[in-house]
Amino acid sequence: MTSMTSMTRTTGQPVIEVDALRKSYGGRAVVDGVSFAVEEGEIFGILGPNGAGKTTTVECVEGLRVPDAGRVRVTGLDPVADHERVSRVLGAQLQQSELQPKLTVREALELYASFHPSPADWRPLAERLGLTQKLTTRFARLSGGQKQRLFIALALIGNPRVVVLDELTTGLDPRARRDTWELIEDVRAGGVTVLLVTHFMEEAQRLCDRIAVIDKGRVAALDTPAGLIQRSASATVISFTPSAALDDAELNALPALASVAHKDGRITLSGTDETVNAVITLLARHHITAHQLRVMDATLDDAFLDLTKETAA
Ligand SMILES: Nc1ncnc2c1ncn2[C@@H]1O[C@H](COP(=O)(O)OP(=O)(O)OP(=O)(O)O)[C@@H](O)[C@H]1O
Repeated sequence: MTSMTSMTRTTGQPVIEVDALRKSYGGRAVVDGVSFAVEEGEIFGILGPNGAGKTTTVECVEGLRVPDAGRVRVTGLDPVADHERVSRVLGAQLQQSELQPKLTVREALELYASFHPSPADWRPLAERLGLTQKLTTRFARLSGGQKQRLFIALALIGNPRVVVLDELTTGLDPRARRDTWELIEDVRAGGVTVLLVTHFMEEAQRLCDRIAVIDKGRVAALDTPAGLIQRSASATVISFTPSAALDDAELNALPALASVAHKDGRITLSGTDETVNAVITLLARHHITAHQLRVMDATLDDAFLDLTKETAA
């Protein structure tokens, strides 16, 4: 088995392959032809609205659900047929309810280490995750951030090549969330591939090398965070308060314009760099000054809303 420290970074070799995956509940397809591949050493994000099929997809990767159709492979193994071998290379994050509230941190680490044929030494793992001072604390008495750190430790205890983290930072305060992000980056720096399900755009943008946006059981887009933002119809936003009124018809005729909004005398336009250049030319032509001019890149939030627009409608 490969240890966390001896792994290499991205090799281009898929660690997880999901091909045309389908899963229905009661005749309703909740995963409807999902395909993606996660390369070794990546932090790969799965992002999508509530009920999009994210958890069902990762549960098929973990071998916890049997696909109706399609192919899933983890390091070339079938997570259902080869469940035992897959559980040696894949570390899954536990759900809160799966851990006895009275177990101490140390007991939990020892217990979960005993489930694996060649576990990591839990002491340095606990040290790395800042749990050394909490070894005798019962699970129920840990803070949200400490519980999440313990879940990461338990997911790593079998020396996995890949970890699946589902909504890891939900319910954490901003400080604990940022600490958890650093830990996830550390885990990847140790050579472990990370499959991350998240609701948080900032988290996906900051951590993920690539993101599959899943919407209504399908992959709506798969790209780097920057690539997803670029695809968005409104990659750039410009806002200003004009010194004199501007003609709506002229604004609406701007090239590559995605939207125009007026509020309290302020105009906000979204579009591309071409839109920004054209509006500046327009203002100059009319000798209008743009007060408090701001030009901003769209965020992953904007791209996500664009990509999943139909669902919200
Ligand atoms: N065991 C089940 N039986 C019936 N329906 C289910 C089952 N598990 C999930 N579903 C339904 O399947 C759909 C997809 O659920 P899933 O948990 O995969 O979505 P998700 O994208 O992870 O959502 P969320 O972000 O809300 O956790 C939802 O409508 C959910 O209610």
